[in-house]
Amino acid sequence: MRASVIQIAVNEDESVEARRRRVAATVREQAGADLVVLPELWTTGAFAYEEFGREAEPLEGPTYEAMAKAASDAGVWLHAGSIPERTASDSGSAAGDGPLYNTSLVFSPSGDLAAAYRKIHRFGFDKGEAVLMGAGSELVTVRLPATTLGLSTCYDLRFPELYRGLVDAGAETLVVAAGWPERRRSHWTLLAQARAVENQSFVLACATAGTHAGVPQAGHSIVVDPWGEVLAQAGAGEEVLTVEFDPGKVAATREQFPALKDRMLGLQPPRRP
Ligand SMILES: O=C(O)CCC(=O)C(=O)O
Repeated sequence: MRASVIQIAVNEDESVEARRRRVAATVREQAGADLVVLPELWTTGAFAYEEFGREAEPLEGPTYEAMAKAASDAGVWLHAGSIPERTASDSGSAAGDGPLYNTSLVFSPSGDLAAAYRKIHRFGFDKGEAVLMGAGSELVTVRLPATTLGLSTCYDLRFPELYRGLVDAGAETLVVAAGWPERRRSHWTLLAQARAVENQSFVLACATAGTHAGVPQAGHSIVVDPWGEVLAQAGAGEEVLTVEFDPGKVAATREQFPALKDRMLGLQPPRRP
C-alpha cells in the first residue's frame, strides 16, 4: 500500500482560498497512491482561533467540494485533514449558527464522503479550541480495501484509550491529522511511536509546517509500523512524505507477539485502607 502524507505549510501570507487551490493541486499529483493524508485545520491553522468562526464552513462547503474533486481526479482515498465545521443551530436555522466542530473528512477514490470525524479531545484547556468548538463523541473507522483506518486529531494523540477503542472497532492503521506546535515536538514523535507499539498498528501522523498566530509548527510528520519502527519522517518544512507499507504486518505482529490479547479489562479500583 502506498501512502502520501502531505505536510502543509500554514502561513498567514497566503489566503485560505489560495491554500485550498494549492493543496488540491498537490493531492492531484499523488495519483497512483492508495491513500493521501492531510493535516488538521490546514485552511485556518490550528492556532488561528480568530479565524475559526470567520472561515468555518458547513460540512459540504468549499473545502469539501475541492477535496472531493481532488480525490476523484487523483483516484485516491483521501483523508482531507480537518475543517472548522459550522453546524445548523438546534432550531435548524439555515444560517448555520450552531456549534463549531473540528471535523475530519475522508473521501473515497470516486469522491464520495466515506466518513466524517469530529475531534473528541479539544485543545486549549480553558481557552482556544476548547471553548470555541464542540467536542465530538463518536469513534470513527473507515474500511479501505487493504486496511481499516482509525481516525483521530492532534490532541487526541495524548489519550491512549481513544486508540484502544479504535482498535477494538477493527482499526489497523491509525491516522492522526495534526497542527502540533514545535515547542512539544518531542512529545509528538514519542506519542506516535507509543500509539503504534501499544496498539500494534501503523500510525500515519500528518502535521503542519510554517508559523501562524505566532506559533511555529512542528512539522516532522511521521509514519510508524506496528513494531514501532519509524518508516519515514518529514523535516520541518512543507513536504510530501511517501511511504510503501504492507498492511498485513498488523496481523503478523499481533500474531507473533500477541500482547493485545493479554489486556486485563474491568480491573478493580484500589481498596481504601
Ligand atoms: O497536545 C499538544 O501538545 C498539542 C495539541 C494541539 O495543538 C491541538 O490539538 O491542536
